[in-house]
Amino acid sequence: MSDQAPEHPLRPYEAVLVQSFGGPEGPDEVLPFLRRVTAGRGVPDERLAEVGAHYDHVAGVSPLPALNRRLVAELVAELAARECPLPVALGNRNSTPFVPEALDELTADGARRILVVPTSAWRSYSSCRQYREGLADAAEGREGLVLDKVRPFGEHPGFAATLARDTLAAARAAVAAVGADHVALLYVTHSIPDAMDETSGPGDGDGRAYSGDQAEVAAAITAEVDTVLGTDLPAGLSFCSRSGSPRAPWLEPDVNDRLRELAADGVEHVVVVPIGFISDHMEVYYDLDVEAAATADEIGLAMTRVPTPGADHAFVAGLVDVMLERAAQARGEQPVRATWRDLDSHPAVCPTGCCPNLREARPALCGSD
Ligand SMILES: CC1=C(CCC(=O)O)c2cc3nc(cc4[nH]c(cc5[nH]c(cc1n2)c(C)c5CCC(=O)O)c(CCC(=O)O)c4C)C(CCC(=O)O)=C3C
Ligand SMILES: [Fe+2]
Repeated sequence: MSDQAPEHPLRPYEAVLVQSFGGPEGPDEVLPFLRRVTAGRGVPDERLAEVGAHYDHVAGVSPLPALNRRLVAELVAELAARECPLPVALGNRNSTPFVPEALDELTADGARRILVVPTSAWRSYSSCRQYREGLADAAEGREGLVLDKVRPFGEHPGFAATLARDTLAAARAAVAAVGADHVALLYVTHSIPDAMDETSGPGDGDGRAYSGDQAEVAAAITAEVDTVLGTDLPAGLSFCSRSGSPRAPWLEPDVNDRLRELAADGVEHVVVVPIGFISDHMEVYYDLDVEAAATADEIGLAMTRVPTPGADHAFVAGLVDVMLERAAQARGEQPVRATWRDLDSHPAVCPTGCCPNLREARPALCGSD
């Protein structure tokens, strides 16, 4: 058992695992990383070469691992400030430290009940269940270990209000520069296969939880911006980082195509809001700051890219709030599930069969199945 004060507000948890995607930290790690990410997923070789070249722009060093270390440091500080000084470790899906390494570290210190915080806010196989499968793999053979995760947190004020605040600031500046008639908001998230979006969310729902949740939060942010600025800005969701076989349908429109259409419609300044991501990792840096920015430049469109929540204090404090909510649930209490602007919230324990793995059924933790 840990020697933490037993009454700390995150009890019964004894440690925290931040679970992320991972990224290469040097040129030699790029190919092994890409092979791990795409193992058995039918991503064509040309796409791998193309994505490998993106990492050349950053000398083979993804920004993500450093951003995650920063997030962990800020979480540790915020937990200390809330009088729950638990150990926090980072465990990745595709690069070291892998999830089993993180669990080794936390359990060596005596932790048995560990709260997992994924670095993804949304519901889908890629952004939720695949992480839960990673937990099942890593927990195998570890007697007495309990892993619970926080709920999807895209609707929580820590994420949504932080993004709304920064979107409002960018929109205000754009409207001041070119006038409200020439500004648009363009939300961007990671494209996923259409079939993965259709099956995201609880099996008994309508699916499309991935694109649907993000479209709802985007609409709430747009409503906030319009109310505060007295505008009626055109706004919509677009997608980046399409991968997979060119024959399989993925979510559209592509962000670059939307930029072209908006320019043709007379828009002069686009505020690009990376709603799909919590930090400025490669998909944000390359697909938006390099590629989309080049498209905007080419067609004479001004573009502001809103920051991701990253390690912003409001976001980190919000994460701690969802962790405290999960701990209260684990103690059998019924805490309020705070959301921004009365958006829906989604359960921390995933419903049976939600966001299925469409290739093979595999065990996953943190669900009722
Ligand atoms: C929904 C989603 C998120 C957001 C949720 C989350 O954060 O988890 C996300 C995040 C990320 N995706 C990342 C990188 C990559 N994703 C790939 C491929 C794929 N992503 C997919 C989906 C997602 N991906 C899918 C359906 C594929 C097809 C293959 C498969 O079904 O798995 C590939 C392979 C090459 C390519 O085809 O692009 C790479 C290199 C990085 C690291 C960036 C860095 O280094 O900073 C991050 C944070
Ligand atoms: Fe990805």
